[in-house]
Amino acid sequence: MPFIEHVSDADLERLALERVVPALLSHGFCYVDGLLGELAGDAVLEQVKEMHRSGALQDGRLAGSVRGTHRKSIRGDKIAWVSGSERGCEAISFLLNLIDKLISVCVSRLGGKAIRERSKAMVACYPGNGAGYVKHVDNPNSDGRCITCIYYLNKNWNATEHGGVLRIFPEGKSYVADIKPLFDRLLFFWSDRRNPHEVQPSYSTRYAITVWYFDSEERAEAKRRFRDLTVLLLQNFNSNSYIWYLTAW
Ligand SMILES: Cn1c(O)c(C(=O)NCC(=O)O)c(=O)c2ccccc21
Ligand SMILES: [Mn+2]
Repeated sequence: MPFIEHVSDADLERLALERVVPALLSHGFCYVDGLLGELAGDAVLEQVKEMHRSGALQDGRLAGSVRGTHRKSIRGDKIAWVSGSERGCEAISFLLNLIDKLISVCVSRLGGKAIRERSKAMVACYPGNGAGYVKHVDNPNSDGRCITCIYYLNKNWNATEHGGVLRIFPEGKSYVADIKPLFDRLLFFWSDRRNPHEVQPSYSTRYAITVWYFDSEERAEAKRRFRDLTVLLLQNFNSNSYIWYLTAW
């Protein structure tokens, strides 16, 4: 099904320069509504619903299961990682290409960051049983992730009734930002400690697609650190200190 190019490249350029870049630089987050339009947005939603129906979304973490409590642990978010080239992900691929274009326009104006690569897309579903996601920072320790980008897919979302609001606690600011996970809404925010955030308990099925854009230098450094740590552990594993290691626990 040929998608109607809802946004032209010129539209994207204007959107990036007039909306996204200034907001990221001043507030550290920004969202855009009506990115794809009804038709293409629906196509993405249908493909995500099909993934949910077919069981492609696997249970993420156990939500609310604190060790030792008898509180019934409720199933939390379900996720799947897609590159976009999978069968049945054509609309998701179209979305990812559009976001890539938008980010590439922004990058040249976001200071010296070399953002040339991104993660696969994480398709997430909160089942609507009250599960949410505790307050966290996506990239607290320089793993390379620079910009978090979330595309929401939820029609007729009523936050009063359904909850599921993303609350961002911008570092050092006296206010919080409550963002409803509305259909065809695209959100950007810095992935590091500037933007702790939580997903409040959701009482209706809540779909979102997240991609993380890497700062190539930070990513390369993180890979180097991880490789050094692996070498160190293997060295320890092979020498007789291995026995010490076992007895030390
Ligand atoms: C399912 N889910 C998440 O929803 C968020 C997150 O911050 N979501 C914000 C949102 O959906 O508005 C995450 O950051 C996250 C990180 C690792 C694994 C799963 C994760
Ligand atoms: Mn997060």
